[in-house]
Amino acid sequence: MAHGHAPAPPAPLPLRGIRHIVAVGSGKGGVGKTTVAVNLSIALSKLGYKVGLIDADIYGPNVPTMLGATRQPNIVGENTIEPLTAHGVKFISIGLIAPGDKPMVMRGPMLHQIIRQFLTQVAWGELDFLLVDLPPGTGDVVISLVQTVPLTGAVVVSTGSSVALEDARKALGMFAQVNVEVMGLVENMSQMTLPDGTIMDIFGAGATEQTAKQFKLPFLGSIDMDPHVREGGDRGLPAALAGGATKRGQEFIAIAEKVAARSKEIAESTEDVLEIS
Ligand SMILES: Nc1ncnc2c1ncn2[C@@H]1O[C@H](COP(=O)(O)OP(=O)(O)OP(=O)(O)O)[C@@H](O)[C@H]1O
Repeated sequence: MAHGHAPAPPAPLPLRGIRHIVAVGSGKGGVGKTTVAVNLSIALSKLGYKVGLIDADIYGPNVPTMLGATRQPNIVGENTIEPLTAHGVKFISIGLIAPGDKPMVMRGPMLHQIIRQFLTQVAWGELDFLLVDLPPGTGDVVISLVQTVPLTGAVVVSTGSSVALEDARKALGMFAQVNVEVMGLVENMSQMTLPDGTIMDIFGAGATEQTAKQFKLPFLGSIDMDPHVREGGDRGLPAALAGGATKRGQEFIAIAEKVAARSKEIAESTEDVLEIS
């Protein structure tokens, strides 16, 4: 690309009123990336931040179901989309634009347009955090994202299993390639506490933290496997709504605090660089 002669695309521009844009990615599908993105949004909002969430998971746009709001968004003015709001979080989803059971079949340019539109033509208002739930894997959506706006960083979700971590490492490589700082790794479905108190280790708890260490990246925390998390997602009442009152709520709040702290650090260090240069 460095040697290409094609005109350079327009430089990414910050969105007015939005402080931090944070991507949530995973590598492997089904590790609970959307669950983490949704609950992290709610936890950040519980901490007092203004939060928005873009569901850019073309393969499984589950955010509306998990937040319990599935109506089509209104269009205001010429061509501005009004985000939906659920549990204090503003959101927009590719699933609201193309509802139903049909899969999204799209070419890159159309996808790029949708991502741009979600960023620039949604009436987000003032936000401290705009989270973006990426599709699993490495690809087009991230490129569209970084070409449109500067990101504060990315959160990578994995389980402790070797296969999930193998794919998570690819996601780390992808973020490095597009110059997005990985704020840290989250382990989801870490352990499971059975009703009799026995702890079951299903996916290899702790391995995500090890991977974070290997890559000299922060480990942001883990969320245990818990049927309440799945039920909450299915019912549109995410587990994080319980806040500090439950173990899962506490785990999500702890991760949200770390994400907020890292975002602040990263933003401050970039400002320093801008001042020096
Ligand atoms: N900690 C957890 N405990 C129990 N169930 C969970 C947990 N995290 C996620 N799940 C459940 O696992 C399933 C997959 O989660 P989710 O849809 O968030 O994964 P994903 O990584 O976003 O998937 P994809 O990106 O492939 O669509 C869902 O049914 C969700 O409710």
